[in-house]
Amino acid sequence: MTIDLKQNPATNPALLLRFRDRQYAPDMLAVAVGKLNLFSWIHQRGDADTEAIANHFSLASRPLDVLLTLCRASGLIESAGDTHRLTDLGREHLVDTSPWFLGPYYAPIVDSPIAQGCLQVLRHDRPANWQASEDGSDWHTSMMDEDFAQGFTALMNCRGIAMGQVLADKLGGFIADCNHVLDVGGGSGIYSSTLVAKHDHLRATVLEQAPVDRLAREEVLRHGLQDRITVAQGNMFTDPWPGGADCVLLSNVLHDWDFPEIRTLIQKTCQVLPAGGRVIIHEAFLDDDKTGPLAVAEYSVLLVNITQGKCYSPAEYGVILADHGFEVGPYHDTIADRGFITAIKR
Ligand SMILES: C[S@@+](CC[C@H](N)C(=O)[O-])C[C@H]1O[C@@H](n2cnc3c(N)ncnc32)[C@H](O)[C@@H]1O
Repeated sequence: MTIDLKQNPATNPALLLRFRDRQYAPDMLAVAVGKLNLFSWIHQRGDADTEAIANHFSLASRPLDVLLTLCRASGLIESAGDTHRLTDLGREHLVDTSPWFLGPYYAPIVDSPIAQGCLQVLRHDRPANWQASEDGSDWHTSMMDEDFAQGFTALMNCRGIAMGQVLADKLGGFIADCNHVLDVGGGSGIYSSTLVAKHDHLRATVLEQAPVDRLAREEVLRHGLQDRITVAQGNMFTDPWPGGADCVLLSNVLHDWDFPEIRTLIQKTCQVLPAGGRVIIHEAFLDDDKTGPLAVAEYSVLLVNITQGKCYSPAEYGVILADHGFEVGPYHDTIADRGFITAIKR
């Protein structure tokens, strides 16, 4: 089937993506209530800072941040800096001495496989089985397996068509003077495809690891864009990036990683770009104060379980970009709880 990449859908698929993206969030909350009794503990103290929670419950900082963000976005806690206290909702319904305590309501899922994975990741920062491929490999390793990579690339490709079309529309002015986009960790290359389909002056290179690079080549061919998009095989962390680009696209890539890897990728972005070169970070962003959006806080629970990352805010990326000499632009929404930030190399 040929797809007209210039033709956007008339409807917004946000709800359909949310059903899937929130899959891990209820079980994470069940763990907080039924395994940790976190809310009763905070209530007894009046408030608690992040470090105290981490120490008392032996929780790792990346998943704890995701859990606290979920609680804040759900209206269960309020945070002043690093200090957290319960809201009325949290106090009335999640404290075990309250007449309206709803702990037993979550009991049926507190030992579900997903809840067990959440507890593992909270305690050890890595679940025992990342619920990726059946051999128990993590998602990152699974992506090097032919069958798993094919299925997951198809998943990302189908959501990327509408998202990529809206991204291409909204980026118009920002990429008007760019000639060549380097799409790092580009998956099927769908974002390169939607960008070049809507912007006649653009070319793109997709940088991907095996076997996804082959899938990307097939997909680019399917869209008939092989004269304008090339696919380079390489490891984005350890190999030099293809030169010649004046714009780097990091779409749904940084949120797979923790801060050290994000810094590495931003540093490599800086190295490959000329002065005036542009970078686009496209994914699901939290608000800068991490009070929402709820859909993104829920999605972050999925990411913390299956990848080495989580959802970040524009401010968190902004600090890293500024450290590497980029002038950082504002955040823009696209579609289905996703959006992008841009930056220009000084
Ligand atoms: C979540 S997907 C995003 C794909 C696409 N950019 C999108 O927005 O749908 C992350 C991609 O990063 C790729 N990736 C992960 N580690 C990589 C590495 N070390 N070198 C190159 N690509 C890598 C994966 O193969 C995967 O396709």
